[in-house]
Parts: sequence; C-alpha cells; structure tokens
Amino acid sequence: MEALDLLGSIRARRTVDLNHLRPDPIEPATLKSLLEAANWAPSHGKTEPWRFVVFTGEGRLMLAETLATSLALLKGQDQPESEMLRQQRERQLLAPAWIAVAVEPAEKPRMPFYEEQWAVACAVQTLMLAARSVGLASKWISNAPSLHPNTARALGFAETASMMGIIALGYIDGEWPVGERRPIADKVRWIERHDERASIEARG
Ligand SMILES: Cc1cc2nc3c(=O)[nH]c(=O)nc-3n(C[C@H](O)[C@H](O)[C@H](O)COP(=O)(O)O)c2cc1C
Repeated sequence: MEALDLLGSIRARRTVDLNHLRPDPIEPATLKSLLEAANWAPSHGKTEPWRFVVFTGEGRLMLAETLATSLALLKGQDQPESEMLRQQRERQLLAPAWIAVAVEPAEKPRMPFYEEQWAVACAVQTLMLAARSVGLASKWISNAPSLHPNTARALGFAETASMMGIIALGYIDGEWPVGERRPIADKVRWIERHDERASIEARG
C-alpha cells in the first residue's frame, strides 16, 4: 500500500470505533515509525515532554487491568469486580495496539504546564497522521479511567507525569468513516488593512 501524503492523511484521518478495527497485528517496525514521527513534534524550550507506553499482544491485558482498577477507584472501590475486569479485557483486545500517552513536564527549562500539554497534543496528532498515512486507524480516548493518576503510576510513568489518554490503533474493517467539519471561513477573520481595528470597534 502506498503511503498517503501529508495533506491526504490530514483529510482522511478519522477517529474509528473500536468495533470497526481488524484484529490483525501491527508490525513493531510500523509502530516504531509512528513513535519516531511523534518525536518530531514541536515543544517550547525543546522540552519534548511526551512519554508513551505501547501495548500489544498479551500486554494489552496489563492495560485493561490498570484501567479496570482506575475505574473501580473512581467508583469508590479498591478492586474491580470480575465482570468489570472481563469487559475491560474484552475492550482492550478490540484493537491490536494501544499507546498510553503522558506528559512529563521538564524540570529545566520549566514551561507552563499547559504548554507541555500542547506539545504532547502535537505529538499525538503527528502520531495519528503518520498512522493514517500507512493505512492505520486511530482513536484517542481521554475518559476518566485513562486520565486517572492510578493509571499513570501503574503504567510506570514518572511521579511528575500525568496522563493525556490512550490511543487505539488498528487496520480498519470496512469503509473509513466520512468526516464532517463546519466551514473554516466561520472560524477565521483576515486582517489586511491597517485600519481594521476601527471597523472591529465600530462593530462593538
Ligand atoms: C483531546 C481529545 C480527546 C478525545 N477523547 C475522546 C474520547 O474519550 N472518546 C472518543 O470517542 N473520542 C475522543 N476523541 C476523538 C473525537 O471524538 C474526534 O476527534 C471527533 O469526533 C472528530 O472526529 P474525527 O477525529 O474523525 O475527525 C478525542 C479527541 C481529542 C482531540
């Protein structure tokens, strides 16, 4: 399969439902190439605060157990009930690969935390675009268990790190979903004349 170019990948990337992924494994070399791409994201002060843990094969069960425990903690329980655990394992096995994403703010130079998060978001988008270019679908999940501090600790991220979610990856079963966006023209203003401020003020 020929890789999609950048603009093609940007337009064609879609969040894909876990039930629409094939179980086929993803080559480790392919996963590494996505992580290499993510590593080229920009960061203020060159802090490179993105951290990843990749789960494939049986490793996905470790992620499932961690998320089930975080879900239990959110519900005020110490341990997940067996049914909760079973459902979570089933869910993790729907995608052949998962990547847990955390932000680990740099000690020096210290940047505002939100800038470190923005940098990690850039890395995630870069990874998902690289995935799309080689025909892989993705889904960024940021639900409460995926963001829980227990998840960060149990997955071995640094004490100072916090979760930014988990990304499911897999080859699509069937057609790619059709994307929808409201027009860019509704979200942009162009300023081409020096006296534009006067017209903004006049508009109130
Ligand atoms: C920061 C972030 C967190 C997201 N978290 C979730 C999530 O928890 N569950 C989900 O179904 N989709 C999640 N998404 C995906 C969005 O639902 C999706 O991007 C949106 O519906 C647009 O669809 P598209 O990605 O196919 O263009 C997230 C996206 C972003 C950027």
